[in-house]
Amino acid sequence: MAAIEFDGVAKRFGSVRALEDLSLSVEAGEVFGFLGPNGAGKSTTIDILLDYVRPTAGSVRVFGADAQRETRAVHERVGVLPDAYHTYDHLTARQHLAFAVEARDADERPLALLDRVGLAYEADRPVEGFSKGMTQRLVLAMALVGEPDLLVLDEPTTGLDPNGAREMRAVIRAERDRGATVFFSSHILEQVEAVCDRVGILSGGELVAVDSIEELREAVGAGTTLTATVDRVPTDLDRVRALEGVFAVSADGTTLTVSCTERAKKPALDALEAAGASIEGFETEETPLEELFAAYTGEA
Ligand SMILES: Nc1ncnc2c1ncn2[C@@H]1O[C@H](COP(=O)(O)OP(=O)(O)OP(=O)(O)O)[C@@H](O)[C@H]1O
Repeated sequence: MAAIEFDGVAKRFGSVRALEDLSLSVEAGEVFGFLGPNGAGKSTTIDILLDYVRPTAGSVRVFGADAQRETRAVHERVGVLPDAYHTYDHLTARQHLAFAVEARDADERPLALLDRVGLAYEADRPVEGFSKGMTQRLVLAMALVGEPDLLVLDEPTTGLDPNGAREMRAVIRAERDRGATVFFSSHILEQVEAVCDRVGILSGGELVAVDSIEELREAVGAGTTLTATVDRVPTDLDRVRALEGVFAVSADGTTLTVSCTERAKKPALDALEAAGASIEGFETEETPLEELFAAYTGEA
């Protein structure tokens, strides 16, 4: 069953078209990254999914339940790290978790949850003086309470230091491993690539692509630079150049550089060997994610 199904969802705020005809299915057990530049409509999509905002058109189902008409049933299965959150200054991190555990009728230990987000050492401090990143960790821990079937995380790594971002990725993987679906928005491409099975790219309120990052690279012909060290450069490189997905081949000493699609990498290496070269080593360099993103969103 699909964990989330958006069907023809549109949202207007006055004259602003925040979302246009969004149809998208996120499978149960999938880690799905929702990418897009500022103002693309990511938070609006999440707000509609959680019924914080009503769509102008279309509907959303979460594990088959209608997000607008069966909001309570949806919320019972979802853990949320929202765009904006509120914490209680005078309560400690542990007390926040204890409340969340009670509200969800769960039985986790607050300290164990704080440990998962690297905040156990601050468990008994009032959250008043927490930094943005610490608060973000706390709210994530609260989202994990009760082992929700779906985690919805709005920009989860914004405001986190590199350790925090790494821990966030570990939490996302662990949640996936226990069978949860994770839907998260981000404009930090590396974060998305590191953990996502598929991504959706939103631009100006429209979904412009949905696929794995690997397939998205293929689709725009954004490829790979393959650098191979050979014992001798074959006299006939045309058979490599003629391969589908190979754009250019050049030689410098015993180093060969091949620009190609991801998929053409192996055939290119095979063709080099077939042409008589013995490959002593090779490296590949992917097209930077920024370029890939720009290809889909038209952003420089
Ligand atoms: N309450 C609102 N009233 C008016 N316009 C809004 C409202 N909420 C969002 N918008 C507009 O809808 C569009 C999409 O905004 P949204 O916050 O969904 O984008 P986003 O992709 O989450 O952006 P960011 O990465 O900057 O958070 C923007 O043009 C925004 O100005």
